[in-house]
Amino acid sequence: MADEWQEAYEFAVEVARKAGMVIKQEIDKEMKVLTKSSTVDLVTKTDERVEKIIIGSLKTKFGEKAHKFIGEESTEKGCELTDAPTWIIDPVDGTTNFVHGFPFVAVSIAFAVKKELEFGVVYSCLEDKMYRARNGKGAFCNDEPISVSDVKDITKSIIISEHGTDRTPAKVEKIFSTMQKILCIPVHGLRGSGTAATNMCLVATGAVEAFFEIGIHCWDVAAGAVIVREAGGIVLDVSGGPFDLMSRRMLSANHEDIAKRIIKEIEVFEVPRDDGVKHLQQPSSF
Ligand SMILES: O=P(O)(O)O[C@H]1[C@H](O)[C@@H](O)[C@H](O)[C@H](O)[C@@H]1O
Ligand SMILES: [Mg+2]
Repeated sequence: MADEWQEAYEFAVEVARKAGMVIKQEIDKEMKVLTKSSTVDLVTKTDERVEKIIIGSLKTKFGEKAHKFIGEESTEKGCELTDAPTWIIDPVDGTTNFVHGFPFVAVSIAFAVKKELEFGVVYSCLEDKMYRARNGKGAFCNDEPISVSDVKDITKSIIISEHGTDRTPAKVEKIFSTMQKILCIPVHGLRGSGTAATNMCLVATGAVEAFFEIGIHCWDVAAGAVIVREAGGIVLDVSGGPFDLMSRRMLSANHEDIAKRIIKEIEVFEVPRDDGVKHLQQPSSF
């Protein structure tokens, strides 16, 4: 079948919009904030509720058993990506922003078949920006085609990175040391929206040249990866090797020249993989 997943793609956009409406309604209300992996890894009832709405809608549309689901709030025992059609969902990417009213919060929905990402939808709901891309069909924001920046000179770039939610001093030191080295290349600036999904869309629109982070999860970057690639960019491991969705390491860039220069400065640290696989060698191609 030539266009087997088009209906699922269109439905994902609809569901992301519906989820974003719920987030917008909840953001000004009083909320109970709980924590997960660390005292700064926040979660609210809205994260759980929105994930239930998304997965419930997808199950109603496509059947209980036909598809598999990896969701930030419902995947307790690690993520298993099989050959089955699989939805990879972050109901509220930027939960810390959501809690504080910092205006970047995204719904991220990706779909993979035979372990390959087929499409991705990121709805930056407070900005009302619907980003979407499907393999071979281009990337769009609010139905307008988007493409990455053509800047190849790192000294004319803006780079995004994030601090994540692990405050182990040795890791924080590496994160800041990397940022300091990149800032002093020098680049025009360093930025961070607080949501990996939105950061990747900023690479895809050409607002920044690159975004990298160690410690993200598959649901943070799966949809953004399709959007960056379809906008003409590249998605790699932070070593320069191929991107591995389960590795919790990701670099997206407009161009190989920018990626190569950043990789020289990244101080890599170990994080447990999303799929629980141990000691996987990260290949380097640069
Ligand atoms: O947990 P949520 O879904 O809000 O997502 C994460 C962000 O996407 C990261 O870039 C960011 O660095 C944080 O780790 C943040 O937790
Ligand atoms: Mg997230």
